Amino acid sequence: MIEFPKPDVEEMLQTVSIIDFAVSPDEKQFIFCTNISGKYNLWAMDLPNAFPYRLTFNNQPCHELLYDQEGRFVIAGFDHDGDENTQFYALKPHGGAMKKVVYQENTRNFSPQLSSDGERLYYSSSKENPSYLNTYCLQLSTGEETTVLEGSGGTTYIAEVSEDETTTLYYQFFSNTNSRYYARVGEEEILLTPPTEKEHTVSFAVLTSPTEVYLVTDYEADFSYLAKFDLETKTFTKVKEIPKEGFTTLIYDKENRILYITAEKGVEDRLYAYHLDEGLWGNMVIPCDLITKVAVAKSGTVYLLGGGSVQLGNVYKREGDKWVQITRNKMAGMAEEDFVAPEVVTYPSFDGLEIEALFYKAKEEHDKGEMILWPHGGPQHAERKSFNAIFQYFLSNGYSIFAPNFRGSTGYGLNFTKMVERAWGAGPRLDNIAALDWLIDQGYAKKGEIIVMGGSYGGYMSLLLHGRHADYFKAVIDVCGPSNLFSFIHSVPEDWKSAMDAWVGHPERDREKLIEYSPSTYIDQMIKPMLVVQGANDPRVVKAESDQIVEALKEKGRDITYIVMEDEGHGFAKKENEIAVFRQVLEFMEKYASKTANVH
Ligand SMILES: CSCC[C@H](NC(C)=O)C(=O)N[C@@H](C)C(=O)N[C@@H](CO)C(=O)O
Repeated sequence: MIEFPKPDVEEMLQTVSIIDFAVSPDEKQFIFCTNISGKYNLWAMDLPNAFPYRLTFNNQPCHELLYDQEGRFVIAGFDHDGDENTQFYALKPHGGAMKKVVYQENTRNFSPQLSSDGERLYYSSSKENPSYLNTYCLQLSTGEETTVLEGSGGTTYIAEVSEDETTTLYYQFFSNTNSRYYARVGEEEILLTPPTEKEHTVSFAVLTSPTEVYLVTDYEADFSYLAKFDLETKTFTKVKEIPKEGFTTLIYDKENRILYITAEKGVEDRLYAYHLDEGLWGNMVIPCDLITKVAVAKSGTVYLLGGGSVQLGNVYKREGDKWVQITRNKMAGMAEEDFVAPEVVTYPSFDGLEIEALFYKAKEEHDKGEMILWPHGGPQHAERKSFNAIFQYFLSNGYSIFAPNFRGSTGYGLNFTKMVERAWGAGPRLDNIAALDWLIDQGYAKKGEIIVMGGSYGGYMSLLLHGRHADYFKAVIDVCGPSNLFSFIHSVPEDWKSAMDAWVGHPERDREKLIEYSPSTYIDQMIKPMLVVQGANDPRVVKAESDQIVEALKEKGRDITYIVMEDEGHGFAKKENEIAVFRQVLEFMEKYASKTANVH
């Protein structure tokens, strides 16, 4: 038998992602957004399992995707090179030129909803109300438009329009941990949770009859549960909660009156089915660790997009009690065993709070005894069991990775998530330091030999740890991290600004804290080699955040490398950029790779 060489680790970077999908009403076609060509586009397959054909050529990821109920056209949302100014286009399901249906430069458009006859498009937009958004009803054949909802007090998004278009569900977003859902029935506005001053979220709601709404909320609870609101009697009822699990989305099967409920349990997801008429609740075994999307076709057939830490994202169809894989996204030449699955570990933080983390240990044959601390982005987000090609690339090159879900992360209840608010550089920083001390105590890392790397809030945390605890590290990598919380607060998208006080802090009232929590306060102590990566079009953490820290460190004569990606936003949407940058990151790390690193 021929002996083949081991796969080149560079191949790890070539993995393909599927980030969204939709199934036609007759289930004969399936459209999905993938970077199979290196850049994201929409592709389609005629089911079952035919050869994929390409529908778009704009090389942009799709942010919204919905079929007209009769399958005559598709509505898709695209921005340009990461600017997050999403515009809506209509496409014929089998390809051809796209038609702009909602297009105004420098505006942000959200949440498109088609009327059941496919004649009208409802959507929320920043165009006349950049802070709070308005919602419009656009007549697709004539272009005539009416304003149906004027946002005020909090960013206001449409969520659903009833079949007869007399009832609208919409929500007001005040912060990631404070939101409300309303139903507008005729002229009446109905709040779907009992009135209270206490902050809570309502993250999802669906109309299951003209008078019945099911919702996901953590009203008077730590973890989100399923509740029901009766629009006639105005009664709110808790329906189902599961200890230590937070429900996330609801997908309604109208044909069979079943609600599918996705839930997060720490670093994994769960899926449940709730039969509304029988009151039956069932756990559905899923073929993956994490669910990206669940969709139900008109017939009631369930489709799921999901993946795991050693499993690329794929779409599955429910047949009987089995999941049948309908895409074959795989890493040619590699098996699951070639990848590293993380261990889920917990460690006590400075104040005794238990922190969960994903610990990716480089395989013995690769291990160089190097350790990367990876604080995740968000910060109200979490490091979970998703496939991460970059992690696998570093692991194959001998670097272990420790990714803690510090306080402020999602998946551990509302109170835990709130712990980062107005405290960006307080508890979460010390949770990261406790992670390092734990690794050092266990013999996995050596003080002064650790690399810290992160993106977004993870980039911010890398900068802050560098400034305040440089003695732990030998090199620092910051990908689009805010460097100064004052300038960050003023430069985020307009529709985020009303949430900045609750989320980050107030520039005057919290002045002292914001100085303490800003990495730019600690320039003098940032003495280790640093690599900064930034997308030129990033609207969340604008380029000036990276420019200013790079300039200040250059002035001090520090060892700093700066990479700007001209055609990217907040992260990477283009494979060639991602590969080029992470090759450079590896080169940078190899330059500082220590001969003295602790091999356990
Ligand atoms: C507070 S305004 C909206 C914040 C936004 N929330 C939603 C629902 O989109 C949010 O949390 N975004 C983060 C994922 C994010 O982009 N964070 C950036 C900015 O800090 C990051 O650097 O991590």
